[in-house]
Amino acid sequence: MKEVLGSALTKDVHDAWETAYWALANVLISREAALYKENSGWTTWRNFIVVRKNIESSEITSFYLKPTDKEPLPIFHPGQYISVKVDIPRLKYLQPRQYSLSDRPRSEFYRISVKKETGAGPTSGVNNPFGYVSSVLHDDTEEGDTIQVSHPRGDFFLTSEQSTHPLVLLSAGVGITPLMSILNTIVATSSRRKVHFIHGSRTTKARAFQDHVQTISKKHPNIQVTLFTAEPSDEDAEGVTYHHAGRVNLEALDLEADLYLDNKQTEYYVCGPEGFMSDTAAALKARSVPSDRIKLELFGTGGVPQ
Ligand SMILES: NC(=O)C1=CN([C@@H]2O[C@H](COP(=O)(O)OP(=O)(O)OC[C@H]3O[C@@H](n4cnc5c(N)ncnc54)[C@H](OP(=O)(O)O)[C@@H]3O)[C@@H](O)[C@H]2O)C=CC1
Repeated sequence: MKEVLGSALTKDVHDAWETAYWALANVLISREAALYKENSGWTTWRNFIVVRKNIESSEITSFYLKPTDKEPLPIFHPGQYISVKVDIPRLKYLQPRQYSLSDRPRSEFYRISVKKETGAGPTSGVNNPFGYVSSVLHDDTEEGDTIQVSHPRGDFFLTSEQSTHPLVLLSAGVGITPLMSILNTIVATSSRRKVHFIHGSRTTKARAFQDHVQTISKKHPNIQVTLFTAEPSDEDAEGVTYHHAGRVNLEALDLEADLYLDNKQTEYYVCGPEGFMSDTAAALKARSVPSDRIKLELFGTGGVPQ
């Protein structure tokens, strides 16, 4: 300091600087300690093995990940995501990518379900970072491979696991993943709360977890499932493979029987393309649902106009 400030460094300036320095350092030290505690000591990257790769739809594949150290995994909040780093030697600099955990919390493995983006990745000849890691996971990552994983985080999660008020889970495309985690948690905890799982995809073949969610709704009278297919094919049958043709549209749904608007505690969780989230939030607000009961998954979107 003396070298830089010279005679401007009076005792008062020195003391003020020292006080400010330690105030800031203490803030950072306590935040680091809190993070360390929250993350059970797991603050950087941990090696995981891909123990299972499962094709869920024409676009989406699940990866089941187990830690190489075989230690039990911390329980995350359903709806949270992990960051994943895949070793790609031909890329000098690799950004980690975030993927929502798509199954309920378990201590033995995590599951992510990844959409393959077209026009990216090693086979496309395009070094576009968007979708590159997803393509590498689909095309180059096999069972037995090791990838690096961060501690789960994110503030889009089921905040009311013990509550009884209804939930409406609205998703489009691969935005289904965090809501799948929430739905599987509801089922695993034998919760009796009313849940409506509403999902839209471009085609039925592109939809992940179709049989799984339909089986859940058959077994659990408190859980209903409504599927929208934007472009039904000749193989589709209305009422069987989908319920409504077109994009997810709240106009097609009953205000009380489907959206539970008569209950002033109903919570709405929304995940999917940005336009889908902003349109759905606007449609709910137009039906007098206050913002604090509408949860949007905003990571990676840079924010959604509300
Ligand atoms: N945890 C997270 O935050 C996650 C976020 N996502 C987000 O979801 C995004 C897209 O997922 P992806 O599978 O590629 O989606 P798609 O582009 O395949 O779209 C899925 C469906 O949503 C429809 N859709 C698009 N906009 C609207 C709208 N305004 N209202 C109603 N329906 C709409 C599409 O219709 P059409 O074909 O006519 O456009 C299509 O039928 C990702 O880019 C990511 O931002 C996904 C996974 C996890």
